[in-house]
Amino acid sequence: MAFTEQDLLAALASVQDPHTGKDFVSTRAVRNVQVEGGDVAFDVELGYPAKSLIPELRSQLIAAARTLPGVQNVSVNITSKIIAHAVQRGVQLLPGVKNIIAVASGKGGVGKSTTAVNLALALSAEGARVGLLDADVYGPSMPTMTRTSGKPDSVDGKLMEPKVSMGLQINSIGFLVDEAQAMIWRGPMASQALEQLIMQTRWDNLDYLVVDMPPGTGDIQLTMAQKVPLTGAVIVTTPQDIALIDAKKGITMFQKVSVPILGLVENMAVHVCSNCGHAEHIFGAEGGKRMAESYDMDYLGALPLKMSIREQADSGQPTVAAEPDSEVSRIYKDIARKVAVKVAQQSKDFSSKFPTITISKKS
Ligand SMILES: Nc1ncnc2c1ncn2[C@@H]1O[C@H](COP(=O)(O)OP(=O)(O)OP(=O)(O)O)[C@@H](O)[C@H]1O
Repeated sequence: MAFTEQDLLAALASVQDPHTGKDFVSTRAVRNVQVEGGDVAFDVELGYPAKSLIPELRSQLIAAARTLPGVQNVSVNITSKIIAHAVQRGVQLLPGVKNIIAVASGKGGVGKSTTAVNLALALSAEGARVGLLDADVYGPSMPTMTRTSGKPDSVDGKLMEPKVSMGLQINSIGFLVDEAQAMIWRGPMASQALEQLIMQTRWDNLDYLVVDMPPGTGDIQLTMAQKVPLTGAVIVTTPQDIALIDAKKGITMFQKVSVPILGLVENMAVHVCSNCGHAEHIFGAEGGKRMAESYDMDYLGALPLKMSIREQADSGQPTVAAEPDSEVSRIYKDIARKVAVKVAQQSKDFSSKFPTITISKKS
């Protein structure tokens, strides 16, 4: 044999993870290396879902292995393993859910729900098990955006079964009450209904639960940010100054309760005329990018103000499901991958590893 396992690892270390900028050897993603004569086999385990990335990654790793003289057959098995990450101190993880991602905005109407549903669909398209929780008491839009309706079923009379649409497990405050009723709820009632929605749904083995938060930074939002076990939050804003001011309040709220901000999405960043293709910054240019920089947070991407985004969401088939290979879907998928990578970089959840200590009185 002309090469050793060490030689192979050194060759593989030349391939970088495009999302983390690190190689797969130093991050211990390369495992189970087997060398037999000129044949090599190894596994690569990623911490985030990356179906669309696998073919390119595989060819890069094979090419890297083949730079070693004597290497003949190369077999690579690339998988993703998504683990649970830490949440706010003193808050328990939800059964059946590894990571909860809040999608929030400081102000209504900026496209938070549209972003949440497309983000969930994009994570699912990349191979993750994903749920979507519509906690927007003041305007639940997931029933429309996912074409779901009716009271949730319950098998045991206690927990609600999520509805399944486009591969997502979904529960919405809109399934439980009609919109007009929810609108007039006072804070404690809304908080109680939301708690029920969050705690009493039987999520089935989810890697990510995307939560469409109520817009704003009032008591209901603060209670949720404190009580729901959140791995992190994604802030959606438009580039208008007024939306940016509100987005800052949202960031401060999550920081106050020690929920990491995974990044900022700028929605309706630029209007592209469907007739002539002319691009116009209706709400100002690069406001979101500048804000992300000044707050030292990741800028996840920008979505254009585009008729098809609204039409597809309103017709119950959001863009990532309706046109998975379009430019807009590519942006959503890119954002989703950045979010998943950012989640993977958070500290692990160790709460399940520690034994529960019970103190009993000896009689
Ligand atoms: N990038 C976009 N281009 C065009 N229309 C969009 C875009 N993003 C969202 N919309 C549309 O704007 C409207 C508001 O979006 P959405 O409901 O997602 O906002 P929201 O922030 O969740 O609002 P609310 O705070 O009321 O829940 C919807 O009709 C949606 O289809």
